[in-house]
Amino acid sequence: MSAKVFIDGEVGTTGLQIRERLSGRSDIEFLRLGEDKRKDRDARAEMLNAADIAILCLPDAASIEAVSLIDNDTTRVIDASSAHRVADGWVYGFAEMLPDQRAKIASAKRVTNPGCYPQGYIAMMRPLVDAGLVPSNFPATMNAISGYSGGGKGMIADYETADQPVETPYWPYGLTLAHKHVPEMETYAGLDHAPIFQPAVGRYAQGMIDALPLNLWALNQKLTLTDLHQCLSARYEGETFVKVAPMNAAGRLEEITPEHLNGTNSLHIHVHGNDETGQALLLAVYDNLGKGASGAAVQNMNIMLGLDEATSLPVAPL
Ligand SMILES: NC(=O)C1=CN([C@@H]2O[C@H](COP(=O)(O)OP(=O)(O)OC[C@H]3O[C@@H](n4cnc5c(N)ncnc54)[C@H](OP(=O)(O)O)[C@@H]3O)[C@@H](O)[C@H]2O)C=CC1
Ligand SMILES: CC(=O)N[C@@H](CCC(=O)OP(=O)(O)O)C(=O)O
Repeated sequence: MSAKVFIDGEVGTTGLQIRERLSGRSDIEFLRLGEDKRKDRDARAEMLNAADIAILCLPDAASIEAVSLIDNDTTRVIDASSAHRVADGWVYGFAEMLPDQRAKIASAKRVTNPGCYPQGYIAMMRPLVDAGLVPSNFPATMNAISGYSGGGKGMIADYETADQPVETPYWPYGLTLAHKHVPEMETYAGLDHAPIFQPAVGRYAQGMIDALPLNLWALNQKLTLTDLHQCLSARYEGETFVKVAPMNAAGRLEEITPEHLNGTNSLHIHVHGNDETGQALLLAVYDNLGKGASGAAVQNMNIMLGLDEATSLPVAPL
């Protein structure tokens, strides 16, 4: 029997990409609203309650409203917005985060898809904290760059179709250090304090890099880049989508570009730095619309339906 799936916000950036990934799937029956009804509260309520899985690709307020419209015990939700990332009763939809995370997603009624930037940060930091290599009181920082599709339809228009399209090639933002992703970064990395997080948007459509510097000299134990690499490699051994590149600084630099994994659901971690100065730089490369949004939502949906999690999701070679 096919699963009934309703994408609320289907014609937005994330919704469209989910549709694209799921097109041709015979195990899914899409519940859909026409253009005239897609923002109609009653019509949405009907679809939300008829669905086995509702995927919310909406602004936060509309996501909160959508959840409130569900009055049955059977509809399961995947929320792509940031409305429920650290909310009680919601499972964080980052399957690779912990060994038991998939099982939690598989049985969850409410799954919150991770934010695009936090996935790379958590993927790099959480294993180091869990292994005791980085202490939980570490003062972490992260810089990142995203393509402008990260800002949805509005930002895409700013760069592509506005009367005066944005021409700035690199635009740092989040300068009050209170980006909406900070709470989930703090919560799921296993650290006691919020990281300093400074994102930037680049004048290209899609793809991202998270850059996490670590002053190893400031730690109580002497760590090398190899220690970090071994810890991360062991953590993600056997994973399909999250992989750690071999340590080979000179040979793999062409892979550290934000667009390198576009169109895939892969997230690749690179370990760089300088053992002599005791400084490491961890980098995560992925597609903000892939593992950062729509791909992660499809992966979560597959897990919730008891299917192979990689169904419909391209994997990049490493
Ligand atoms: N883009 C990205 O890289 C990522 C986005 N997200 C999150 O996913 C969510 C969707 O983002 P994104 O796809 O980029 O945003 P878009 O702005 O591209 O799409 C949002 C869609 O929701 C529709 N919408 C707004 N209000 C309502 C409503 N009340 N009822 C029904 N539909 C409504 C919009 O309609 P209309 O077309 O009329 O504007 C639009 O089609 C956001 O919460 C975002 O933060 C998460 C991770 C990454
Ligand atoms: C370039 C850009 O503007 N990116 C968005 C993040 C997109 C995203 O991840 O949205 P969620 O918060 O729903 O996860 C931003 O910084 O707000």
